[in-house]
Amino acid sequence: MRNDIQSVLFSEEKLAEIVQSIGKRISEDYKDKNLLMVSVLKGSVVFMADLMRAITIPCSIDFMSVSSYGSGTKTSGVVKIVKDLDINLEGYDLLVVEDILDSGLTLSYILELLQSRSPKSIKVCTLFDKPDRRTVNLKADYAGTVVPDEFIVGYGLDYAEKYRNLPFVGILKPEVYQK
Ligand SMILES: O=P(O)(O)OC[C@H]1O[C@H](OP(=O)(O)OP(=O)(O)O)[C@H](O)[C@@H]1O
Ligand code: HPA
Ligand SMILES: [Mg+2]
Repeated sequence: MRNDIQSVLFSEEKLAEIVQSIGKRISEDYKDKNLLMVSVLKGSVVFMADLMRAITIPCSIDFMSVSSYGSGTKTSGVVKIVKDLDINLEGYDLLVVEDILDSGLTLSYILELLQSRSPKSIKVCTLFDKPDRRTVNLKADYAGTVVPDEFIVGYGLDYAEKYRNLPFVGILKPEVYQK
C-alpha cells in the first residue's frame, strides 16, 4: 500500500495537530448552540472520529452516505445518496463534516438538501480544501488545510475504495490509476 504513494503530504502527527485546532475553534464557536455534527460518509469517517473527540462541548452526531467518485479520480458529476440522516434537523445547529472539498458538487448538493429541512443554522467543516478544482462557488466555514491539485489518499480518503486506512495522507502515484 505504501509503495503506491508518491509522497506524504501530512503525517499522522500533523493531521492530529490540524484536527485539534479545528476542534478548539468549533468548541468555542458552538458553546451556546445545539451542535449536530453530520458526517458525510465514507471519506469523513476517520476525520469525524478524531474531530468529535477534539470537541469539548456537548454535541450530537449523525451520518449520511453519498458517492460521486466511484472508482475514478474525477467526479462523475452525479451525487448519489446511499444513506440519509436519521435525525430530524429542526432546532439543530448543523455542522456538515467532510474530508475534502474538491469540485464542490457533493457539498452543494448536500447543503441544498439539508437547508430544505429547516435546521437552525448550517455550516461546513472540511479537513482538506482543493480550491484549484472548484466548479461551484462554495467556501467552507472551517477548513483544516489547502491541498494541491493532486489526487490524495489516506485518513479516510480512497481511490477505488482502497487506502482509507492509511494513517497519513499522501499523493497517489498516477501510474496506480492510469493502468
Ligand atoms: O467536492 P467534490 O468534487 O464533490 O469531492 C468531494 C467528495 O468526494 C469524496 O466522496 P466520494 O464520492 O469519493 O465518496 P466516498 O466519501 O465514499 O469516498 C469526498 O469524500 C467528498 O465527499
Ligand atoms: O483527492 C481526492 N482523493 C480522494 N477522494 C477525493 N474526492 C475528491 N477529491 C479526492
Ligand atoms: Mg471516494
